Amino acid sequence: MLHGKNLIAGDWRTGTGEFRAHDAASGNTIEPSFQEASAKDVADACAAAAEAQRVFGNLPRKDRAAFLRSIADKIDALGSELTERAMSESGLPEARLNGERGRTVGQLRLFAAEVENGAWQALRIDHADPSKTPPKPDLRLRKIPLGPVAVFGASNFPLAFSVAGGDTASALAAGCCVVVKGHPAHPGTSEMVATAIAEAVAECGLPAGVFSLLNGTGYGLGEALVKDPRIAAVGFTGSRAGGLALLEYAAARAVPIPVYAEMSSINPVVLMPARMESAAEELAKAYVGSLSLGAGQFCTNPGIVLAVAGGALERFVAAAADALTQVPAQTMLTSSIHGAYDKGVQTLSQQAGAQLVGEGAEGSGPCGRAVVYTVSAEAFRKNPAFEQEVFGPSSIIVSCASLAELAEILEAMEGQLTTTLHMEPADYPEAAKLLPILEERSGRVIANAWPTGVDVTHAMVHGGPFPATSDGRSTSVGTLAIDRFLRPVSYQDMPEALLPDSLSDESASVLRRIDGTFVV
Ligand SMILES: NC(=O)C1=CN([C@@H]2O[C@H](COP(=O)(O)OP(=O)(O)OC[C@H]3O[C@@H](n4cnc5c(N)ncnc54)[C@H](OP(=O)(O)O)[C@@H]3O)[C@@H](O)[C@H]2O)C=CC1
Ligand SMILES: O=C(O)CCC(=O)C(=O)O
Repeated sequence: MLHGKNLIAGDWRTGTGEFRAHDAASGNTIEPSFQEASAKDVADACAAAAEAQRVFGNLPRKDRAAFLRSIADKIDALGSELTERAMSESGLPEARLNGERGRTVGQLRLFAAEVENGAWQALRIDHADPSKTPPKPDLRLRKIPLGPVAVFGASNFPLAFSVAGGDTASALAAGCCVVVKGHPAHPGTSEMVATAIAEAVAECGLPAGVFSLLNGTGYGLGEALVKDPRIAAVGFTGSRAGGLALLEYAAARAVPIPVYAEMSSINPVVLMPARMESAAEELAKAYVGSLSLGAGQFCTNPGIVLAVAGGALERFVAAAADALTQVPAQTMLTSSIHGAYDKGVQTLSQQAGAQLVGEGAEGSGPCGRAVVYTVSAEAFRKNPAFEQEVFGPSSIIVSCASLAELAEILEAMEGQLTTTLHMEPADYPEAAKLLPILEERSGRVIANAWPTGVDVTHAMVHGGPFPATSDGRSTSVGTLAIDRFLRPVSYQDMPEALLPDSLSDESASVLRRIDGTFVV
């Protein structure tokens, strides 16, 4: 039974105003009404997080891992009610949401194992050498949690990038307390997941301030959260405008803090000539599948395809047009995201040189209609509008005169989450020339697959240079995401009795770098 309250350090509190969730497909409001968190709620949640931080940040690794596993178990135990609520609030289908739930709990359990492993502490010991001139001190380094983290739930992944999503899982794994600003499109889903986390906090005997959830519909709430002096870092997935606003709030603070914002990306896909010659039709079918997956509401959507003009590209375009006719209209996450999509497509259609390739079925209500345009490289280069992310099932095929022109386009592009090469061995010499550009432009370079779908593993990078993210040195998916919420501390000539256990000479269970050599 949902109650619509905000969770402030274990207390479910009534707020100041009310808002309601909408069923994404019908647009009708759904029960119950949700409370808008007040300025006092923000301050109290942050104060409780700061108070809990020292205890939580110094928890033995096995206890923090047990906490993450307990959250996963309790999300599993929410059963089909969680999926049903998320389906109504997001319009996403059951299979997708069940998959997303699996990803969410799998991610929490992966971070639990990572916490236990301990390698994330980046332990280093440089022993003293008094014979050196000047004498070399004893130095011991470990990474410690940054402090309480503000997490903004994303609209497009109501589970895996929301209340207990990747930002929360990695912040908790790092030992940071978390205050979530829930996305107003799915407050019921958020409340259910927050209940699971609060139960895990209680079951593990942790201070209640380890986790809070604040609901609201205005920018004031997010602004107050980012500006609260007790918040030490921010995790965000959403629009470029939203991410930039949070960066401004963070920079304007008396003590500026890092904001890890994942924002906009159009994920260029390069179709190399030999591969196109042998598989244009197959590639086109897979392309349309990827761009229309989940109504295109992925930041990894293949928004731009680049290829050399000619017969193979003509075959690709024809096959893409054909595949588009099979794409049903799909409910989008919110009416405003649907409105922004329609407006974006209209703007695209009006740009000089944009030619319609084909469209999917037209739906009624807030449905996204898949659409692909083609444009010459010359027209593309003249007009920055073609490079704007249109969030939804749309994409552009850029026809280039040569691979040299294609490379020039890539060189001029903004930072991306992903870049992709479709190729076969005959393409490798030319692909090798493009690779340095792709590495510079993106966080993940993909061979012979499509960018949608991000595996949650140790070697995943879901990041990239601005504007894909606000900090291209980081990833928001995979175990390396923990690093965003840690900072190194070095202890010089510290008596053994005062050193953290992990840095004593005897402690041997964790990978450490001792006098420059890696030792387990
Ligand atoms: N690239 C990507 O991965 C994604 C891109 N988008 C893009 O974002 C558009 C809107 O979708 P949405 O998911 O709501 O993303 P937004 O970026 O608009 O909002 C995400 C969260 O940030 C908050 N927020 C946004 N702007 C500010 C601000 N200036 N100050 C304080 N808080 C702020 C919102 O609060 P509140 O809603 O309460 O006002 C919400 O909680 C989409 O149409 C799409 O273009 C969306 C999802 C993913
Ligand atoms: O493709 C995915 O699995 C994740 C994409 C993502 O981060 C997003 O759409 O916001």
